[in-house]
Amino acid sequence: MTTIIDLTHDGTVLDAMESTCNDLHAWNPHRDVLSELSSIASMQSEVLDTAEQQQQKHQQLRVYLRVRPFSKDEISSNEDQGCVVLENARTVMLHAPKGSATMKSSEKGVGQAIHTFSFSQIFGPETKQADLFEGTIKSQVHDYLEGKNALVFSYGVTNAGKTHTIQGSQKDPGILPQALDVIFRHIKGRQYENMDLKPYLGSAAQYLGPDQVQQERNTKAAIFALLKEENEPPRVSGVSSHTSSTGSLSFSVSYDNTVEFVAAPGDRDRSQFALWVSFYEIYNESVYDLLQASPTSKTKRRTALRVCEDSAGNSYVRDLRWINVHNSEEACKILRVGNKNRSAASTKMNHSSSRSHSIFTIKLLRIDGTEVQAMSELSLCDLAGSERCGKTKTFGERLKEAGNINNSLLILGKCIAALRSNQSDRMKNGYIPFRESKLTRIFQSIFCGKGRASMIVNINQCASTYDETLHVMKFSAIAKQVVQLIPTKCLESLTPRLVGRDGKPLLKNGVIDDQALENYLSEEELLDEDEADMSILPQEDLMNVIENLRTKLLAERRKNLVQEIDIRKEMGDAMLQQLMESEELRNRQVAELKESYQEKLENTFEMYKDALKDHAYQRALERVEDDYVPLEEFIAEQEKVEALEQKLSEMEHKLSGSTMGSSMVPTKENSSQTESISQPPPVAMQEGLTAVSKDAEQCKLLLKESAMEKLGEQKELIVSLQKRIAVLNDALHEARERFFEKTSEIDTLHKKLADQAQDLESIGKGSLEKDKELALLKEELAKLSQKSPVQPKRGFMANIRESVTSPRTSTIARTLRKSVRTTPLLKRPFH
Ligand SMILES: Nc1ncnc2c1ncn2[C@@H]1O[C@H](COP(=O)(O)OP(=O)(O)OP(=O)(O)O)[C@@H](O)[C@H]1O
Repeated sequence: MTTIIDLTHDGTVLDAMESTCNDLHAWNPHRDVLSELSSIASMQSEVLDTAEQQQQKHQQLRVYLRVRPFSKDEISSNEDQGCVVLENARTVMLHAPKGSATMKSSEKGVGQAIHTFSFSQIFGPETKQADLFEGTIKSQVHDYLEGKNALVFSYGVTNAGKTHTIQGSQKDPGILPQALDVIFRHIKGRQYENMDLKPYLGSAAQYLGPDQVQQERNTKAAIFALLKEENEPPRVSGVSSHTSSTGSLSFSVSYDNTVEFVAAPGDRDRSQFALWVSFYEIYNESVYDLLQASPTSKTKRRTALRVCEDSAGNSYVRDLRWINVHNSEEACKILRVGNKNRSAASTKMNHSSSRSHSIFTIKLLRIDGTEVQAMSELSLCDLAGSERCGKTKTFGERLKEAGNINNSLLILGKCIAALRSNQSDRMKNGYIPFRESKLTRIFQSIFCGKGRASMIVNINQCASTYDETLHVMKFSAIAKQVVQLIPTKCLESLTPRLVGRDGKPLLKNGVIDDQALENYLSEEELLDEDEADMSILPQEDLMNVIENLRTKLLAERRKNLVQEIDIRKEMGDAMLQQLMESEELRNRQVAELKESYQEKLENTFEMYKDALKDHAYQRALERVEDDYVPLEEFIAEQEKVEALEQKLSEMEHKLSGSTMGSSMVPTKENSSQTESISQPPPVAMQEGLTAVSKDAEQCKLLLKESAMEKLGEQKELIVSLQKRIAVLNDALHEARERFFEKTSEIDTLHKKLADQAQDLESIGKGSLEKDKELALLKEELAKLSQKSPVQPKRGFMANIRESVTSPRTSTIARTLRKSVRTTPLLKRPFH
């Protein structure tokens, strides 16, 4: 089956989005995005034909595709299975290879085996770096030189060629060195050398004093010194050849196709340009300056930087290093230092550098005389590999890391989808989650029209990574639908505000507008100790500021007190409730425990009793079996014994008759007996008698033996039963001991419970005291409010001092203290 996703027509984008939704479903646990994406998928966009809409089409987020060539290893491992087929310069077909998840699902009738995507332009495997630059960001660089902001993302799975696209190699420099080359060619001979005008906050610039300029020079020298140990690459000379370097490589940019960007006539001819660069990475949702060497100690962590916003809503990375560069070689040195620090940090943290987003930013200041007329920003963002955590079987830290990567890419996707959705439905003004990830927060203003963004999607053609590649393509399909509404601002309209050497706005004619100052700095910065040094203000203004701050402070304190009372009350109630609940629970647990142990003990007794009974019964049965003789046998044996006994008595009788001798005259009664005895001769009789008595003896012996045997068995049985009873006694003893142990545990728990109840009581008392204290404070506050706001100046200063020395000193108080402390600095002249 084939799906054709022609993203150049709104109507046909729906399938692509739908399947992307399905993929995202499997991709990330944040399922809520699905509904969002599904709603986009179900959206029936109308074809826009008006002139305005026509214009918007030209400003769609440009999404380019770059297909990486196979490496030798990939060819030898049969990765080339014709998965990526370039139809034309804008359309590509993906064929699912055998064994891929996509193919398996299509065989089951879910999804398709072939997908077609279209892009702003597709660059095949044979594309040269120069052609890529020409076809992608050259126009953005042009706009950048005209004062517009530009952002370029390089997106794709690991090893798809993202870094190659941005940085490139020595022989094949990427779009960044090429852009630098174009920029420096443009400003050649018009560079502002003083280094005393520097980007500040989001979109402002600041004057630097001589000491600060020296500091800048030192920082730059220190950064370059990091590369001293490495061999400097040989320079390539030539008219249109510029040498620069990244990583351990050097770039040799020979960009013949470069169109010279001619400066506009008039004023602009007199303009000078200063170029400042920064290089940072976002790893695990933390921002790190790559120009700040990571600590060598294994235990020390890198300092994460904060993302802030100025009052104009421009995001910026606070305390990020900006380095003034004078040629592309210097800029590339900065890139090398950043790459070096990045790989050092990733080695130390045991993660691959491809797991972070790296951002190289170039700020261009157009300066007339000593005034900054315009400032524009070009950022090149090498995104982390977009593979999903399911595939890479990640655990623990890696899972968190993968989650963060996926999350920031997901948020990027969500923002893009939301932008697209808002644009399709003019009435809709849906929430765009820029603030949900550092990446989107930093570039929010670009997406909101303060510049142009483009995305270079990198893919490889490997069969083994087909499913990931398909996912990347679907993501890009959504990105391509975003229309950027870029106001056609001229350079002048983007004029940044000028600020003083301490970063505070400087107004012309020596007048300082403290209102502007307050408006300019966001509240966060105003309350920050380091940022809010107001010593540069005149004394009167300073007093006004102090008075304002004092009023704010009082209001703030009042608010805080009320909040504190509420919170304390809430907390007290909650704690009480919790303690009561826990007490109840513990009582229940103790009772249950007691019950269960008693039951167990009883069960054990019963078990032993049963076992004893069983055993006795078994033994009895065994005995019955052993002693059993069939009745007939028994009767027969008895008869035999009786016969033998009779025979024996007869024999004995005969024997006694014969021993009386022949002298005895037989009587008449004896005569018959004598006759019968006289039949066998007396010797034979003697022998028979002996045999019978022997038999009798044997019988007796046998009987005795069997009796002895049975006696022995009985004794053994008694011994074994005694042993068993001993074992059972031991078990019983053990069970009793356990029972006692558990009972003592229960007692301890009871005691603990009692202690906690006491604690609860004391907390209650403490809470009552605090309430009283608060009531007193409230009274004081009421008195204080009656006295405020206007006080004689001496008293007022005393008040300030008092509030500053108050134990409840807040950030504002600290700021005030600092301001008061630094007031003598006012005497210093401004520069
Ligand atoms: N267009 C290309 N032509 C030739 N080789 C390329 C091309 N694109 C990438 N490569 C090579 O492929 C390999 C991977 O490229 P690269 O490091 O740029 O990928 P990546 O997507 O940045 O990976 P990671 O996410 O790990 O940073 C490198 O050896 C690079 O030289």
